[in-house]
Amino acid sequence: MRLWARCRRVPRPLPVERDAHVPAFATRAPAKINLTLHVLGRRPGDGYHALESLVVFAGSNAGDLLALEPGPVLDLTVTGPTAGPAGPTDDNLVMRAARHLAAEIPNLKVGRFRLVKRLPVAAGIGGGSSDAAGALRLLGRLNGLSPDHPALMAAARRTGADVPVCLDPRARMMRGAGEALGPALTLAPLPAVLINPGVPVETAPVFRALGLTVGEAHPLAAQAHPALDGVEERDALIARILPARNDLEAPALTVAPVIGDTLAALRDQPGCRLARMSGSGATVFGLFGHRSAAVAAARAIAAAQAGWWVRATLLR
Ligand SMILES: C[C@@](CO)(OP(=O)(O)O)[C@H](O)COP(=O)(O)OP(=O)(O)OC[C@H]1O[C@@H](n2ccc(N)nc2=O)[C@H](O)[C@@H]1O
Ligand SMILES: Nc1ncnc2c1ncn2[C@@H]1O[C@H](COP(=O)(O)OP(=O)(O)O)[C@@H](O)[C@H]1O
Repeated sequence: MRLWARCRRVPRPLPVERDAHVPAFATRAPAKINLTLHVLGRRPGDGYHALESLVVFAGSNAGDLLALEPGPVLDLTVTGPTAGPAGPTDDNLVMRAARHLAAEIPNLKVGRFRLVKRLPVAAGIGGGSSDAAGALRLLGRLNGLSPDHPALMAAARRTGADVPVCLDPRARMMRGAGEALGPALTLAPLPAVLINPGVPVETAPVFRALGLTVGEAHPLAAQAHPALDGVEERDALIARILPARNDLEAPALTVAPVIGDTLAALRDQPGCRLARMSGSGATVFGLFGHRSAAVAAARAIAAAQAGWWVRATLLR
């Protein structure tokens, strides 16, 4: 008994990366992290903002899980620690993506989705977008569509700006309003700590807080994004993205000042090389030179801030 009691006192190690077995019609929906996010301006037409962003994805301990049971009816059940109160799921991005694909593919085979929400919602890490992209991958597999079938990308674009980049969740440059994707990049995996302070931040108000009129360029648009071709070594990659920015950080801070506390908590940690917000927030990421430093930092921050969502993971 004593041995078991002693074991229970040992804090469970924070998983940096755990490749849980994922069955056939199931997929992980990893968190999407913008290591950089330059706003070039607000484009005419739809009024969306033109971006230039290096997008990477988190490891298996920082993502939602989605499974599809083939059947006659399109349905969705949502469980998990960040699922929120039970309610109708018709507006869920998983269902919206499925309906957009059904409009592209006659007699689309469907079924019941089971979504396990583990990512914070409205968090700047594309949780809903990644779920929607996962739904398109599973429906594509069920209907024998190749992963690069144009109907999948068409449905992704109609579902949301961040869904296309999540369809094939690998590191790449994202431009336009998310519809212009560069080739997958082979980057060194980056040990990181993700923090969300538990304050949902909707995307639209943050873009609005930039205060750009339609057709207006962002004041920093002339500062080119660092080139990333062939940067595969960890320290060189961090050095390359250090001078880049997230132009949504300042406006997001006006919407959720607590983001400043999460950035400070990361910068106080030994070995933190860079701390920056992802997307439109409130989630922030810290980059570390070694996994052990990231795990130690995540453990220290989680112990000090019980209400924060904290994960040590690998970004790639
Ligand atoms: C900011 C980014 C960066 O990757 O990520 P998140 O913070 O959402 O994770 C994305 O561009 C967000 O994509 P997503 O969250 O799908 O945006 P949507 O739902 O399509 O758009 C929500 C609202 O944000 C504004 N919006 C979004 C994208 C963009 N490039 N310009 C915009 O102005 C528009 O007002 C739009 O109506
Ligand atoms: N499967 C989903 N997961 C999370 N949010 C969802 C989902 N479906 C719809 N939403 C809605 O989308 C918005 C947040 O999407 P999400 O991708 O989590 O934000 P972000 O891109 O900022 O991380 C919220 O308004 C939320 O209610």
